[in-house]
Amino acid sequence: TLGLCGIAWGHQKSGHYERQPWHVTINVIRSTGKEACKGAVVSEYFLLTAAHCFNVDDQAHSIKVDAGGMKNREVDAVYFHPDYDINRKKAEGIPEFYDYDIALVKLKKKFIFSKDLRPICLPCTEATTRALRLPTTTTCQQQEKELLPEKNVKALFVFQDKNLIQKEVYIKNGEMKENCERDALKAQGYEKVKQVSDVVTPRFLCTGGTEPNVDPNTCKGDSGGPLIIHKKSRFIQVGVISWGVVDVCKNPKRLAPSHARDFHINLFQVLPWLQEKLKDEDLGFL
Ligand SMILES: CO[C@H]1CCN(Cc2c(C)cc(C)c3[nH]ccc23)[C@H](CO)C1
Repeated sequence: TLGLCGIAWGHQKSGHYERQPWHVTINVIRSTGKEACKGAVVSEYFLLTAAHCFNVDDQAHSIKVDAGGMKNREVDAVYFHPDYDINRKKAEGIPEFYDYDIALVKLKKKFIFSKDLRPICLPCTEATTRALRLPTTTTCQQQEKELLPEKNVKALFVFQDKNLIQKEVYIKNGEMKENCERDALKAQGYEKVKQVSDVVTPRFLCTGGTEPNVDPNTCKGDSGGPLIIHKKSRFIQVGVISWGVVDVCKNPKRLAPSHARDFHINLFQVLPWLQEKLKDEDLGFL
């Protein structure tokens, strides 16, 4: 199975690729301009990102990937989660519905791994069992309990300006989960939402807010990036950045309000699709 996932050798100056060797930028070139998203390398041919980064009519040839210091890598295909449909609840007055907002991008030429380009670990694989030094008999459920216990769980996402900056957040997976999710109703565009579960489905992990600490928030441009757990010096991806209540990059000067929350697709909630699409990538799914 895949060698050593989720290892970042970069101890020197932070901000370089060595610190986050799986971090990729995805550029979709459209007549109306360019849209950029983030993603993470998960195998030799695939990277994981958000489905909302693409329109159904985006052809593979209009998508370019910057990874490991090499720009404009070509894309063979984009695989959306089958249950993703951003327009599904328009009739109910919900303009954008982000359930199952996840996609796999297959590269034309496989990645050649190096210190600047390495895959991140995915849940419920043998590599993650080894990375966490768990017994070989560890099940997927046991990995979920280890990585996402029902409490506030420390995690990180990566913000890219000229450097790659690790931002520490807490996944509200215990008593604070409900309050975290309720703030979704404060998002512009969700004024008509009747109940939280109409927009926050079981597929989401929730971060942000000011308790237990003031969490940094995501921007639209962070879409598709990985939500990472750093454990035993290894990096495991548990989520994909999907949407947020406030785009903090729109008014960078202002302090984010306490209701600024961010929502990430929980990879444990989409495992059958991940395993199916990545079955030839020798990742050793449990
Ligand atoms: C219906 O719209 C609501 C949900 C989408 N939000 C935009 C958005 C997206 C699309 C993706 C990521 C990663 C974001 N991080 C912060 C905001 C934000 C807007 C607010 O801007 C409100």
